[in-house]
Amino acid sequence: MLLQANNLSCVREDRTLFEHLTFAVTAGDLVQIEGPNGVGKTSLLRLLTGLSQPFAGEVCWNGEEIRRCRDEYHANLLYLGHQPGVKATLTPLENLAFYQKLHGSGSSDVDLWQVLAQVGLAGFEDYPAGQLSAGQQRRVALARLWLSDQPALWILDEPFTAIDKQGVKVLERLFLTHAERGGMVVLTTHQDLTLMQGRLKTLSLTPLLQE
Ligand SMILES: Nc1ncnc2c1ncn2[C@@H]1O[C@H](COP(=O)(O)OP(=O)(O)OP(=O)(O)O)[C@@H](O)[C@H]1O
Repeated sequence: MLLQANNLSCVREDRTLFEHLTFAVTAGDLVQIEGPNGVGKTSLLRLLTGLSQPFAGEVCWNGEEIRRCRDEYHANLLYLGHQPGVKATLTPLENLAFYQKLHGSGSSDVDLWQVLAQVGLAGFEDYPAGQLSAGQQRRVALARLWLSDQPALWILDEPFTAIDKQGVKVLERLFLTHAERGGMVVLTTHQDLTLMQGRLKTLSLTPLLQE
């Protein structure tokens, strides 16, 4: 598995956020995109997922531009955006069952109660998700990562937002295990990560001086 950003440039509202950005992410890599607020981290993740198009350059999956291998790329990609993306009227269990169906057969024998216990939601399985705290809602979204049964690319925008210290450690351990199994994680965070520290590659975005 190989994700490549080749000579990427991103322009928003006539402002160049970054240009000539080239890097590769391969099996076992844990990559943190870092930089100050507004520098373009989310914009970069959206380019990597194919949700938006670069001003110049290309994103390739296993050597092929992602537009040309869209289905195969998306089958290998799990993207969690800024918002938790949890249905407020459904319970955590129902949300997770929905994701499971969406994923297809691969994760159908995963015990959803066990997954919810792993993300610290034991006892909250049957509450409407909209009545849970911000951190608990984020945990419902993150529970999807436990459904991913194959090495895959996880692109995660601020996954630790509203998550307590213990929860961050649980996630760090999950990311390390995922990488050991040959998976790849590209994430943004403003948090200092402890468990992943020695394993983490960082890509720093710096504000460009505008003409
Ligand atoms: N929907 C949008 N339409 C137009 N411009 C946008 C939009 N979203 C973001 N931008 C511009 O792109 C810039 C980069 O935004 P982005 O969300 O990628 O930054 P970020 O590095 O992820 O920031 P943060 O650390 O605050 O999450 C912003 O400063 C803003 O000027």
